[in-house]
Amino acid sequence: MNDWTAVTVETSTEAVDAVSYILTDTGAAGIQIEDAADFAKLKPGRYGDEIIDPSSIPHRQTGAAVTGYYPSSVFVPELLPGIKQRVLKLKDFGLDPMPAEVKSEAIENQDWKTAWEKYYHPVRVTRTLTVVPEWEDYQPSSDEKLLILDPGMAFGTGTHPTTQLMLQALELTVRGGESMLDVGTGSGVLSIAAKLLGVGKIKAYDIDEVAVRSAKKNLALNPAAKDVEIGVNSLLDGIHDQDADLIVANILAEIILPLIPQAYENLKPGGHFLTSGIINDKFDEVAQGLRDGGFKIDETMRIKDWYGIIAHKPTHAE
Ligand SMILES: C[S@@+](CC[C@H](N)C(=O)[O-])C[C@H]1O[C@@H](n2cnc3c(N)ncnc32)[C@H](O)[C@@H]1O
Repeated sequence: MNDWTAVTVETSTEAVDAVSYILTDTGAAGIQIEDAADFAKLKPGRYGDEIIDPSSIPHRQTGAAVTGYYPSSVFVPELLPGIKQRVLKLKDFGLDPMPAEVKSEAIENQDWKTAWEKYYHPVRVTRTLTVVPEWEDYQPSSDEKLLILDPGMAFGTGTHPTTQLMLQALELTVRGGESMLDVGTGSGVLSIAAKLLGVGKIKAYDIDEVAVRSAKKNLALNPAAKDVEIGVNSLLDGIHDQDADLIVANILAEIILPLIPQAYENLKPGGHFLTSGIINDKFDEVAQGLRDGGFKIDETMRIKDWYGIIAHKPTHAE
């Protein structure tokens, strides 16, 4: 049996981020991007110690290919039609995803591991947080907090724009000691970051059992996050009166909308709701949904085509 399946989507430069998100959201543990536009930007000249003429490097001439790597625990053939459908649906968000061809290929674990270890290194994702792959022996500077992840098992490595928006929003919002709910925890990255920033009690949920298993492994790699409670749950269905100070959710806009009333119910007055996963065309709808749901928007943040929103439930005095 092969250990990993690679799913490659042929698409356009403008849809690269959104397609990466779809692959990550359906369980890809790692993403590789080949984009003609990256080569177009290169000019002949000195790169490090080498003089390079970009035209001499074999590369694609048009469009882009995004490849997601899925662990053997994910049954990829079942996912392919849904991936194709979601990629085509990007047209509704004003992105051109064509040719939108989706193909899959089994790969040997060895190739994957080697490629991944070459590509994935410690990354400083915010002012104070650095994501470090489990196998790296990394010495932090005095102001750096380390978030250890096994990306081979996890959904998202902390470097996707939507995760970065959430990490930045956490850094801006957390004062210390809060209680938090993490909806769609994936790799557990936001819960681990929140713990490193000083959040108190955390309950994390994901609809996907594989994600929950991955998050448990990652939580165990981070001593600060050992007491995070985690379980399978869709959104905050069946969860009432949590009196949380903070709710975080990096899920696509369509899924954030039904979460809004649940988040409002489970937050204390004055508590914050941090969301991301919002592609630019969906921003107005989510922002309006938050205001209609009783929230006040404190800040909106953007990286590339993605938005993050910091909102709060007003206090009685507001
Ligand atoms: C893009 S990942 C975000 C992971 C991580 N929180 C981050 O910020 O990098 C979205 C996660 O939401 C989960 N998810 C999707 N729909 C959900 C739902 N209805 N309820 C709970 N989790 C859901 C997916 O399984 C996936 O792990």
